[in-house]
Amino acid sequence: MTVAQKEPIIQFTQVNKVYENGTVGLKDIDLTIYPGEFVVVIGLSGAGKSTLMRSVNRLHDITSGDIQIGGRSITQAKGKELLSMRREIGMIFQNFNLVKRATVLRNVLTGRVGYYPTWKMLLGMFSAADKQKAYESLQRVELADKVYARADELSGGQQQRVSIARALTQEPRIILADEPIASLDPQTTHRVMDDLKKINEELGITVLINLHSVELAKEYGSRIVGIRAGHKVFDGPVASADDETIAAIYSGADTEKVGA
Ligand SMILES: Nc1ncnc2c1ncn2[C@@H]1O[C@H](COP(=O)(O)OP(=O)(O)OP(=O)(O)O)[C@@H](O)[C@H]1O
Repeated sequence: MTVAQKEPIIQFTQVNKVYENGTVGLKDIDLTIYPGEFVVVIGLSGAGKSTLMRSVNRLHDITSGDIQIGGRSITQAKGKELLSMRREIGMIFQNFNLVKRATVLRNVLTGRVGYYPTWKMLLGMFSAADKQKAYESLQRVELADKVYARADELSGGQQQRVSIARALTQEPRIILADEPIASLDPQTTHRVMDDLKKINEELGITVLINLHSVELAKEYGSRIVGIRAGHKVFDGPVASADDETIAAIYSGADTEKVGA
């Protein structure tokens, strides 16, 4: 490691995940991601991409090993420490996860939820400063004119960009995007990917994204991580992921079962 190397922002050390039914989600994963990277995770369906993604913010608990965020173990974190670590991690889902009948503003403001006590949330009490943050996030994805529209009045691509604005309003250091474009048409896909790239480059937010399209992985990523049957089988700069490498990542991914 060179002296100038930054501290890792995400670090997996020997991470294993076995689901309750014995399915192996992740096997001995070591992975180090530095601030500002745009890392694309690829692999066959069922390879473990979502499991990897969801382990970072503990939507799933891992079975063994350790995951550190900015040098602190999120695996060990509890209570307030876990909440504060989760605030640093925004998440974008395939199905947008918006409250469809609520306004765009309201949806984007929920990015601030982690900063308030529950009772204020129940009363919908957001500060003027937070409303301003929400508006600025919408400006960044060029949807400020939709601030009072109902979420379900927007197209799929626009809804996904609202969910990006929601993640931005959280002021995260990391954005996890779990197949964010799987429900979108090709044109809208590029718009959403462009927004993710923009916030990565302009705000320095680290992006960890899982994609089915190798073409998009190469177009947008700075680095590719290949997962096969829960194992990390490739990790390198986009330029080094040649056709042979990609074919190997996508070769037969039978999921392992513990005790099977
Ligand atoms: N809650 C669960 N209980 C049991 N097994 C699960 C659970 N969630 C995922 N799995 C299994 O773990 C393995 C990895 O799944 P995961 O969703 O991480 O794969 P993926 O690469 O994201 O797939 P896809 O591209 O289809 O979303 C699969 O065999 C899957 O069936």
